[in-house]
Amino acid sequence: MAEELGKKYPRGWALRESTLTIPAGRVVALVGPNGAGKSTLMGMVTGLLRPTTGRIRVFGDVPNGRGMHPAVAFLTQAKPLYPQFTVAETLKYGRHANPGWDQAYAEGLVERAQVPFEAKVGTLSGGQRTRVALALALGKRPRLLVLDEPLADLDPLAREAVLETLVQECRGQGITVLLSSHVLAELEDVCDHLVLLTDGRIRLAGDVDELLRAHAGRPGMDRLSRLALAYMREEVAA
Ligand SMILES: Nc1ncnc2c1ncn2[C@@H]1O[C@H](COP(=O)(O)OP(=O)(O)OP(=O)(O)O)[C@@H](O)[C@H]1O
Repeated sequence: MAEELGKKYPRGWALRESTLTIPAGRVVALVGPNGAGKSTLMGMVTGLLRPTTGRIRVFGDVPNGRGMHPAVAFLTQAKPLYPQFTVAETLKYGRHANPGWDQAYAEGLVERAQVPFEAKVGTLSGGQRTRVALALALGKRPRLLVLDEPLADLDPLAREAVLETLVQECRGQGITVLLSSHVLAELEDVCDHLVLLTDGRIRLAGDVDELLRAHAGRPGMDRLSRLALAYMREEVAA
């Protein structure tokens, strides 16, 4: 839950007066043009960035901008895994770093992705690395999983596989997901709530079904991807 949330960098405001609620147990798409403030918002949700203005609460706590909330897992495109660690060592690190770690579950995810435990992370393909990063994030048994363009470097087959695992696991366990991506069509299949940012402000937020209903009959707005694109192009009057 964020109220009047804002973040100012030396160059200016990255996010302004943003009030929103991420509904629990849902898969929420966070979209917007480059520089709209998506990563900044995610940084404050995960507790890694301190807000300049406003308040944010995550599971009743106020993140202090100094470290990740224990119930939150964060996965970015960069996937900062140690390249010289093997997959098994990476999971061992996960066990070490997270009190609620579920080793059997994390190993199961890696096995299902057919990634060899003895392989060094630096030798894995982008898709395999993402599966290991996802196992590391889910092994923590988070209540909220924040994903900042985690699929950006994957081929369409790998994207599909990762998204499928993600949605299956998160829906099955009631994990709330906040997922940013520029591939709007892909989000259509997996997300049931949308938050759209433009120029550091929340331009549109709501359940996908309700948003589509509210825009029914308007040309080119019969799908989430086209609706979002119209808002991103500022074709829709404020
Ligand atoms: N550490 C930083 N220092 C200064 N300015 C920053 C910093 N991080 C982001 N910004 C600026 O804040 C604004 C929002 O950036 P942010 O990365 O949140 O956008 P984004 O929506 O995630 O963009 P993209 O889709 O390109 O990843 C941009 O103008 C960016 O240049």
